[in-house]
Amino acid sequence: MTVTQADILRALELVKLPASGQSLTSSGRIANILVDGGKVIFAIGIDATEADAMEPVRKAAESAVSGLPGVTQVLVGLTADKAAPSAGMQARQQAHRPAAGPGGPPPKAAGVPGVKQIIAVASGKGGVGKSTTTANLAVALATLGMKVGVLDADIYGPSVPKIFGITGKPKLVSGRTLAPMEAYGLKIMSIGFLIDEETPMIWRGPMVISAITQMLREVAWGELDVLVVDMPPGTGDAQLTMAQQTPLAGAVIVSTPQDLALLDARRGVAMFRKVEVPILGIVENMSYFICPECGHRSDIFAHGGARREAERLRIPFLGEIPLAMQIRETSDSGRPIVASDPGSAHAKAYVALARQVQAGLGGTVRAAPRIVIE
Ligand SMILES: Nc1ncnc2c1ncn2[C@@H]1O[C@H](COP(=O)(O)OP(=O)(O)OP(=O)(O)O)[C@@H](O)[C@H]1O
Repeated sequence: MTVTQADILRALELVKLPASGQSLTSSGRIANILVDGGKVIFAIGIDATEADAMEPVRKAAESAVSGLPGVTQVLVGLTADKAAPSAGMQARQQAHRPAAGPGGPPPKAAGVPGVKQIIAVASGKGGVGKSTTTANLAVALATLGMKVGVLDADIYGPSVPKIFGITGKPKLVSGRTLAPMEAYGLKIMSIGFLIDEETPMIWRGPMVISAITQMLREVAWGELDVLVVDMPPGTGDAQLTMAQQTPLAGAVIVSTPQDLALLDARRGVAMFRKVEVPILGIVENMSYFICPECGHRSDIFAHGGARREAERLRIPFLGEIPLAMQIRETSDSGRPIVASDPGSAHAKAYVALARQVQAGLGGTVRAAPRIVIE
């Protein structure tokens, strides 16, 4: 027996909105119902500010539809797509205010118990080495004596499990709470464990809020000094909402030296400023090439662009990471270089980056100056 859209809407009549008591069906918030055999996927439209309040509604909708005959799997996402214009509007209003530094107003989203600070590693576009930087930065922070977790929130290409060589899935510890996976002394959770590989790309954006909320609140992180979040690349609505909904202490922007990547990095900086998340700084990845044979250094791209960009934007420059075969090989084979070859010059570059980030979190990096978003 195949479930129909009408069956689904009937089931959702029984789910009520907390504020108005109106049924979910009559609220007009249900969008894009997708039925694929026994699999049902749909979204509930919300304003970004309602994410926490609407999470119980999302769960109730999921369980109401799972009870229908013929349904084998239900995936419900909260989508802030409708809320994006208001987030943008708010951003425009804030654009002329001084951006918040580490001493500025606390982020709006609620903190995660046991987790002292959450930082985002972001990039204006894909493929610049954001996940490799996240992984090595996280291991490097741990070598500085911090208790570190990694949350892979890259909905479009979750690669953290691969970089850490993690196989298998996290186990439930109680109720809906998952135990994080562990590698190299870090606690690790990936959106790849929650979102089915078959989930169409178009669906992943709308699932961001519920997935990030789940990964922050329903994972037994324990006590952490810092949780490093590998953000989805780009500066679209999904990224903006995530930056707004995650209680971030700061953001690290990864860029390559090319002009185009720098332009994207600038957008990344502007996005975090819009939501008043302090920028810890920019890292230039694949900055120069080190020949694996002779160790000769070549500046294949006009290197140094990110440093100049950081100066221009008046944010800290966190350092240069070379384009090196060993970084790629270790990252692609599940042994980040800081863990597998800690004495190497490349590992030392990541440790230097980690020191800068740690200093930034400690409040020694000066507050970002007043900037006007173009
Ligand atoms: N400094 C580096 N030197 C050599 N190779 C690197 C370096 N940084 C990243 N890479 C390689 O570049 C590729 C892309 O890196 P990574 O997956 O970290 O990028 P990303 O920005 O997270 O990509 P996406 O946004 O698509 O997830 C990988 O094969 C990785 O091993």
